[in-house]
Amino acid sequence: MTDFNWTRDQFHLPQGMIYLDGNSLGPLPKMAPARVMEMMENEWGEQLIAGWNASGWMAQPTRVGDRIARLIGAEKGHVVMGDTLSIKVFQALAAALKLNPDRKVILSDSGNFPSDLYMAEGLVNLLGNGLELRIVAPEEVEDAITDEIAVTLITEVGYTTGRKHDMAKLTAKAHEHGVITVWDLAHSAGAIPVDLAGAGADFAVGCTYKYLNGGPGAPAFIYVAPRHAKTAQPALAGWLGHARPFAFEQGYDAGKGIERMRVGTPPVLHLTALEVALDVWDKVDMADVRARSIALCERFIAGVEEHCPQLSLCSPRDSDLRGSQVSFRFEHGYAVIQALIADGVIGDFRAPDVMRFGFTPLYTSEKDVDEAVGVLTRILRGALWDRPEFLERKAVT
Ligand SMILES: Cc1ncc(COP(=O)(O)O)c(C=O)c1O
Ligand SMILES: Nc1c(O)cccc1C(=O)C[C@H](N)C(=O)O
Repeated sequence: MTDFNWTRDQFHLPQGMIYLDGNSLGPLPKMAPARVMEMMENEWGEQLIAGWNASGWMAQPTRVGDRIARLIGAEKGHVVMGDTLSIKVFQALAAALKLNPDRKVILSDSGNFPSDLYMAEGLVNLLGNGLELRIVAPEEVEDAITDEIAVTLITEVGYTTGRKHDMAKLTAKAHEHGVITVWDLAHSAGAIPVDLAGAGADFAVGCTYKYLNGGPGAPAFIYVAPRHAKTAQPALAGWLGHARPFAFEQGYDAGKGIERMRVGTPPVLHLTALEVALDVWDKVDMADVRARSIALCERFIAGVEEHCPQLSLCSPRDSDLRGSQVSFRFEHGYAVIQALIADGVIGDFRAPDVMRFGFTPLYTSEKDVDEAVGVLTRILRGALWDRPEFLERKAVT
């Protein structure tokens, strides 16, 4: 049984702040500064170049990948860290297309994060040759999987509404039709139980700065199913994905298994911070996280619907169909979110009118939920959001 009092105590949560934005950026693990400082002083500082071997920096991307594998139901040895999620989307998609060379359609949905769609669009333009990106509504994905599709590029939990696709069902249908699947787990990893191996997913990618609490800019991960490990071509063929990087050969020879999805030098400082966050995750059971996440989300929905009739729920009401966030639509949502932030309740806004709140059981309590509902109610009843400083748009929302 996960001890959520213990997990909460592992994070630095600023005084007076109720943080409901862990779906965008998770908080700082308390042990991270000391560990990163120790790494800098004792490893980087004292060992310099020897640190690649002596401190195991070179093996860090697969070592950390294995720790993440448990949280996403992946087989050991099939997840590697590196680059940003957008880059990993490109890499997975390119590799998946190569496995289905006679087909010309990438299928995605309009609920997907723009960067995924842009990456697919970029690849379509680059490869040409009649390749097409087809975007359907999220609820139409299942019917749109046909023998025509080469690859599905689906984000399991949508970033605006938190709507959750049925990974096992869609993957099974994809395989019936000879389609390769790429799953984006940005809003799934650490948010809901994921079973990549059980679902038979082909490729998966995700980030580590949201629910996994790796810090701003923490590296992404990529998963390649064991059955594709020897055949998947990385497309972004960097030297550290080569079978013999230190032979400095002129031609590319893809590395063994998941190693080939490495590109260049790993972000050691950031992987070190992420490892501290994973020390907390090592003591967490995803089934407990899911149960508590559902309870927190339902408590928030009930409170908001009782006290804030101006807002309309745009996340699925059925928790089976939802990730670990709750979104409401409101015409003046942007200003309301700014007023909430000014009052210490941190949510975020997604255009055109979505107010988004992430629920992260590792450090969010029932008391936080009730207090957030109270502040929101006060802001809406008094129209306290209707002030120039809350209406003015900021660069990052
Ligand atoms: C679903 C999804 N895909 C891709 C990205 C882009 O990730 P990154 O900025 O790390 O490349 C994000 C978030 O930014 C996301 O939520
Ligand atoms: N990655 C982000 C960033 O660098 C700045 C601000 C926000 C983000 C995000 O992660 C956005 C996020 N993917 C979303 O779901 O909206």
